[in-house]
Amino acid sequence: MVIFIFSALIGSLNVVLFSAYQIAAFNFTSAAASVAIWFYFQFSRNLKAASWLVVAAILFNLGAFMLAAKGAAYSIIWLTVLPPLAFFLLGRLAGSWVTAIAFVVTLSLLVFFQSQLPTLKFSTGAILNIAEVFIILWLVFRFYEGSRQAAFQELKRLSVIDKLTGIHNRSRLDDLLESHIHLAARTSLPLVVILIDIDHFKQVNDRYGHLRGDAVLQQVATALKSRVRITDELGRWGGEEFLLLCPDTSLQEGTQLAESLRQYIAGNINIDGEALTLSFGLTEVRQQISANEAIRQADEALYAAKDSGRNRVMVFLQDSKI
Ligand SMILES: Nc1nc2c(ncn2[C@@H]2O[C@H](COP(=O)(O)OP(=O)(O)OP(=O)(O)O)[C@@H](O)[C@H]2O)c(=O)[nH]1
Repeated sequence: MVIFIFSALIGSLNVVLFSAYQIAAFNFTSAAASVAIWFYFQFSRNLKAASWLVVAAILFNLGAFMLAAKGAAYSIIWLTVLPPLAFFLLGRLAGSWVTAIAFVVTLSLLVFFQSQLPTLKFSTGAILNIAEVFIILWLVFRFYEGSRQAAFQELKRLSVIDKLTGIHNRSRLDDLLESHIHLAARTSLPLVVILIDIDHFKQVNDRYGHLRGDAVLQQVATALKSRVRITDELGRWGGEEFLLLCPDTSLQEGTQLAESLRQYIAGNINIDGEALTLSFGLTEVRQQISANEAIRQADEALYAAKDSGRNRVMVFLQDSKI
């Protein structure tokens, strides 16, 4: 849409101010093409193809303009709009190639027409300067697009990861829980949802300080993560609570896993000789229920585990109370 408005405006200016009908025709063609590409994108949602079409339309417009301007010195300046657009729309690799090819073709034409067109104002020195500017533009935008993409990837990673422990964060767990419940209901493969809570964690913080508490959280997350399947999803649900999703797992298998995790932590992590223990609340999902309901069930089981002395695994039973 921006290209449509811009091209239509430039076309109108070319008609009104300069009576440059040929150049205006290229501008209006470009405006029409950008509307067609916009409709194509709305219909197909194919961003990659639409991006290539936009770059092709820009290249056509630039090429046509430079030819129509018959070698006027100012026309070459328009080529400098290409690198930011090509890198932004096509990414670092394809943007690099398109920019490099467009510059090489333009420079070759300039050298070729130098002797052919009497109106051409470029000397060999001017062409060399233009080549240098092109190379700098190419390098700068390549670097800029690289760092922009790296920063975007890092932001994307941070938006789904718990910064302290490096496992999934709450927001990612919300999405995973929804999709795994849906999958379990659709495939009839049971999903086991496990809430895990560190026992008496407040005492760790109170006795040894928050930094030590943080280190314990990291230790527990690493230990749990290393002992579950790659297809299981572990995340920090909040504070000292973790959520473990085990797809394609029966209640019996889930209970065995939770029991082995409980024993491992109690036997391997201690704070100044005192064993750290965890409480587990499990529920099995076999049909479509809400994520809130799955958590409510696991939480009820966890509460029962805490209530009956901690350091144990409790299961939510659908029909009878635990
Ligand atoms: N160090 C640290 N502590 C946290 C973090 N998040 C929550 N906590 C602490 O976790 C503790 C949770 O305390 P409680 O909810 O009373 O639970 P608890 O002491 O483990 O008791 P039970 O769960 O009943 O066994 C609080 O002291 C919080 O400050 C964190 O990111 N880092």
